[in-house]
Amino acid sequence: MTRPQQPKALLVLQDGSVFDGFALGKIGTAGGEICFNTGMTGYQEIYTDPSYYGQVIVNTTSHIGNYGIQLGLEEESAGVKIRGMVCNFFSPIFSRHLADGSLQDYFEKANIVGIHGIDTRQLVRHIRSKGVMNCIISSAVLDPDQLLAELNNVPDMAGLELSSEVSTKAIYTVGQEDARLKVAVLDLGVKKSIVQNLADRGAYCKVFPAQTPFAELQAFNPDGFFISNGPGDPAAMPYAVETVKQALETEKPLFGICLGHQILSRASGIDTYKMHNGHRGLNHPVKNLITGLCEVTSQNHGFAVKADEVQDHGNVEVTHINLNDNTIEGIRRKDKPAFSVQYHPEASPGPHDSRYLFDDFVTLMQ
Ligand SMILES: NC(=O)CC[C@H](N)C(=O)O
Repeated sequence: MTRPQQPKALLVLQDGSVFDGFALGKIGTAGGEICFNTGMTGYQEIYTDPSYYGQVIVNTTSHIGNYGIQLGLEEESAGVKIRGMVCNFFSPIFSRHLADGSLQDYFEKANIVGIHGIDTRQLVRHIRSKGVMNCIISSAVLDPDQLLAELNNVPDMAGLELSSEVSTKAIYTVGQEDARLKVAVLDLGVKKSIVQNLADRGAYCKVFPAQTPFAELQAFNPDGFFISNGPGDPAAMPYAVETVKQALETEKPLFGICLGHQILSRASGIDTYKMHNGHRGLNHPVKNLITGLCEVTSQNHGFAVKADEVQDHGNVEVTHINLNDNTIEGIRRKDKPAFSVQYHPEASPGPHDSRYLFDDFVTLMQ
């Protein structure tokens, strides 16, 4: 297919590799950690997932934008959270009767810079062998040397605390006030669908800003604590580790997803590390070691918990492992009603194999 005349753009990686393509979204420059997501659908949920804050997403699926955007329903938070987007074919036109508009307009309004016309297969093979790195995209500056110099200002993801930037500023509630269960949600960058999954199971959720002192969560007198997903490095979040430690003391059920899983691990004395490349996509096979069953899971993480430290830990049991690379996908405390998973049981986007974990949390609270 011939492309219409369109502005050029450049993608420059930290190792000096240069890819040229065409502009999408806003004309400008944006830098962040380059991550690839292999999901074939659900782009809007991905762009609005606060866990992607500070990252440039490469969508490996062949067409992006073709089904437009939907306001509200397909947004996992209020607005776009990614720093930039890279894809192969970007469709300026969309076809879906429920769509509210085009992805191009959505990105322009959100000031998101992107690039398309990229051989994403070549790009992903490159990042996969070299490891995760920063990048810069520009449709305003087309000089690779200048962009490489500007790339030095993009912070390294390791050591970054980002939850405070995406967490709610004010406490809010979801669900019925007279519901049979109350859950205190620590918002480290929570996705809407996670809170909705809890509310759908009869929980009245009170969502607290990331740095809320534990006493405020406790004053709600919840039946359980939920520690959310979110962006950044769990090693840079001692405040959240402290909150989880105090929550564990209450002996009330606690459930963590993704960043919440990493924080529960750290609160249990298990270290986290930055992976060579993260897991981001909708088809990651995970084995539940308790039931022996396999789940196809939705994932988005660049850090993980140290397997040897979990295995040597007397009070922590591995409940789930990744069948591709044997990394830890879930743990539970033997001495407390607390468990967590590295992947995303709410999916959104993704398969619903793992939603039983929300039921397990509810059962534990009852
Ligand atoms: N989805 C998440 O919660 C991501 C957790 C963490 N920021 C990571 O990249 O590993």
